[in-house]
Amino acid sequence: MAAAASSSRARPPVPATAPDIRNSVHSAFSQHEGVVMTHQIRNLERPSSTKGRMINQYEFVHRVGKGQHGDVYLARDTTRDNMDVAIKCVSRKAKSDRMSKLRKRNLPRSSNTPLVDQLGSTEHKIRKEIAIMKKLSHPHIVRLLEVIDDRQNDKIYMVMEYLAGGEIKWRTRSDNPLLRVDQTRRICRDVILGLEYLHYQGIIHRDIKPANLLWTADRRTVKITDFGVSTFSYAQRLAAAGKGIIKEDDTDPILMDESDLSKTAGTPMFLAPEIVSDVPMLDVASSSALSLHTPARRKPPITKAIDIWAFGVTLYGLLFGILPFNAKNEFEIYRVIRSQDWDVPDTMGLDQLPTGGRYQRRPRRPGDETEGSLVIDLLERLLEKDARKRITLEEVKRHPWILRDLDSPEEWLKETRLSNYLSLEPSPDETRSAMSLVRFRWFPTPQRLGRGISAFLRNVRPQRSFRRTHRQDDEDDSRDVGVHSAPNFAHLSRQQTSPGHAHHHRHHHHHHSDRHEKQSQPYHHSSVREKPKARTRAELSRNKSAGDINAKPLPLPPKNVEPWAASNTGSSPSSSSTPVAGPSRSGSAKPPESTLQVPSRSSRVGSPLPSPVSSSQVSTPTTENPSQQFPDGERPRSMMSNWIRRFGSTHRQSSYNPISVDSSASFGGSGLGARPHHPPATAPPSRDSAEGLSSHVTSRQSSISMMGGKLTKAMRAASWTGPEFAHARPSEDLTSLYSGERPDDALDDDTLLLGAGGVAHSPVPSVPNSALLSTVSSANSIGAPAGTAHVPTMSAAHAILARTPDGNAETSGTPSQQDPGAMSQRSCGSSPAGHGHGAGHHGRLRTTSPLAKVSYNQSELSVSSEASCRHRGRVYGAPGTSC
Ligand SMILES: Nc1ncnc2c1ncn2[C@@H]1O[C@H](COP(=O)(O)OP(=O)(O)OP(=O)(O)O)[C@@H](O)[C@H]1O
Repeated sequence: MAAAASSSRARPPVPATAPDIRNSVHSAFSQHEGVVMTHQIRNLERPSSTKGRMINQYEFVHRVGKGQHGDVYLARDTTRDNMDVAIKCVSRKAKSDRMSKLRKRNLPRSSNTPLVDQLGSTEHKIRKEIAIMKKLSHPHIVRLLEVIDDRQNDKIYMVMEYLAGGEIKWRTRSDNPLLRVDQTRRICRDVILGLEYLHYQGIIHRDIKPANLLWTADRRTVKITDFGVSTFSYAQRLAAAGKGIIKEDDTDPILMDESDLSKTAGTPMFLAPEIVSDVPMLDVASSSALSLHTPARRKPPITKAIDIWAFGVTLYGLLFGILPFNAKNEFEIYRVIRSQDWDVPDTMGLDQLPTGGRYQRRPRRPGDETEGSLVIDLLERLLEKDARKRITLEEVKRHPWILRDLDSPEEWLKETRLSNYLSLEPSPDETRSAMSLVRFRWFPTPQRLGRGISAFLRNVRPQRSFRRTHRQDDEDDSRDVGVHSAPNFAHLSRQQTSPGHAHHHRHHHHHHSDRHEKQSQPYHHSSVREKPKARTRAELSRNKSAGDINAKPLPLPPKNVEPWAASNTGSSPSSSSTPVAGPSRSGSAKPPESTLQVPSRSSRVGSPLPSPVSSSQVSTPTTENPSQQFPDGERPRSMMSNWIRRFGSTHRQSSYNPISVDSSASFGGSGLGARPHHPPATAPPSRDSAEGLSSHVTSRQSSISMMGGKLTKAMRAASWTGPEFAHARPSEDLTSLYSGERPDDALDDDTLLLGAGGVAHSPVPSVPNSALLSTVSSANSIGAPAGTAHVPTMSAAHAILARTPDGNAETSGTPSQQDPGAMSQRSCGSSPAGHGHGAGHHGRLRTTSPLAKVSYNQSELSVSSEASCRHRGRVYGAPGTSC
């Protein structure tokens, strides 16, 4: 172990010089091109195998993964030197939509009907994902390049940059870490930069976890992917960016649809305590399986801090190969997350550096910090149960562990300033210029006749409207009729942000993070709590047993424990991490053993529990007029309602036809509402809001919208920045765990590990040392270098490994082989055989509601597993599924 530690220390520091952003991925695909919106498929051919299938200019190669709503394929863009792209094919209508369609069929629509109801949940989700991804252009975010959305096709195709390195593999099948500590740190730096950008854009990712972090082919760069459950908040965008920087696409109706705010989504193991605060607690300690304790307190606001928590869980996972909170069922995990503390193994990383234990002695002087003391300090601040006290990204970025091996941290901080990326963003004009200008098309085939007429009625007017507003495009327009239109590069002029502008960004960014100033303290003022004695291996083993709730049921947390509310004790931020549940030992600085969660390596055990979701837990929005709840007469409106009110009914109608043309195109370049908009031919009937209220009383996901929009800008901004919690409104109780999408689904064990993934089924190479040289992005990281990504039986990573002198050494020996003692530690509470395997197989299944089971049957599962294995092992075959 000592040898491993010293070899790590001997590693040279990483130069701070970040690659020139302008020469990286974003110039490879011209960052300011914007996302191409294509509304026509020219040549959808369906040969029997995937290979050779073409959609427009894209030639499919093979499937790389299977998501909840569709498959992801590697394809080549034949118009760009066969550049690799990933194409996600999503059906507009999933099976799960049928029930909700039946439920909603007879409901009249109104301006209050959430878009999710109008579109169907699957289509709504995909459109939201697209709307969010369209806003994003950053070296550490997977880029959306084109959306092919032909109304006459039942699938929508999202063309993205291809990340040939695949998901981050972070644990072996025996739950040991796969990455060295310094490799983990580099991944973290990338994720922090990506998250920082997301939050600035007003987007909460909501599903940060290793499975959603993809490597580029050269494994130099990690990018955040999967925005399927992400949330955009206009108010939060305002708070982060400032009024002057709000862009037109920030008001895209699908982004502004507030029905999403009432959902809680993500992966159970990674959910923050504030998300699961209102999940009824299952009283397992008293063996009364149906005894539920519903927390009385109001649910705290869901803010960007949930991403920071999830990042903490991810960091823990990468370091230790296990997750910090474990339980045998979904309810239990929420209780554990809310109320129990965590502990750490003796060693971390593939290189088995000593952690020093969770409660080690605080370093006396700056410079005395060890790798272990630093990372535990960071983990404590990330896994702070009180969201208001949780470390901010700004602080994470400056944390000494994050900066540890950089030779010039200040330079790195300077080069990775948010403003550097913002200056490269496409302007709204540029984005519009890149849109497809297909106005009208005619398919004379009998099968398509009806659909063609319908598509015409839907599409022609808005697109004409769009055309009229773009003088520059008019010339091309005539040529583009009926064909896919590529971006018009000629008039894509980069909109450089002026220095003053950039300063403005920074100014707002810093000052809206009002928590930052308070919490921003030198490292040595905080955190690694001084404990009288380091925890011994024997104690840790005992705690492991204690942490394994299968072996020993843990006591229920005290009834009124609300970790996020336990903050006003005058203690330091770090002290809030003190275990909050279980018996306390007065006079002992050591935390109560029974409260420590030494993560079990086995959690996929136990049997499914019946879902306790009952009607009593489903919020029933009041049917009274929402305005009556605001005696001052100024009824707070939802962003959607405000927008509707402001821009009039013609624009409201446009939101009913978001498919027909890109929304930003619908609203033109001269400001919202600046020109008339043609209503779609199929404008839905309207109804008044009271009617809407009464007809949606059982749908929590609809409830906030139905409540007449009680989320004011100020309130939502408050939920973003934290301290103004006093403004929290009663309807926050509606921030629900229950999406209501699959109410009939029962729970099962797999739900617990959904998305944890990251299991290596075959030897996975470590990141090459050379990759450590890069912390921001790499040149040409869109797609894989020819010859590496498409080797059918050998991944690009393996190819790199073959060239990496120490690669085999790193991966051939597992920690267990190197240190049997450590292995015995790790295997304590270890899963039965197949646990890791199973988790890996199910890793890509994800629930959009923690209490909703992922709906799958055995055959789907095997397809998923197969795809997943192929993706992981880079052994690709003809999947035989249709795209
Ligand atoms: N741009 C990409 N490059 C390479 N692989 C990708 C890319 N996007 C997704 N994948 C892989 O495809 C698989 C499915 O991805 P996808 O995002 O559809 O799954 P998901 O997280 O279940 O999403 P959703 O639930 O929204 O459908 C994953 O294994 C992922 O690693």
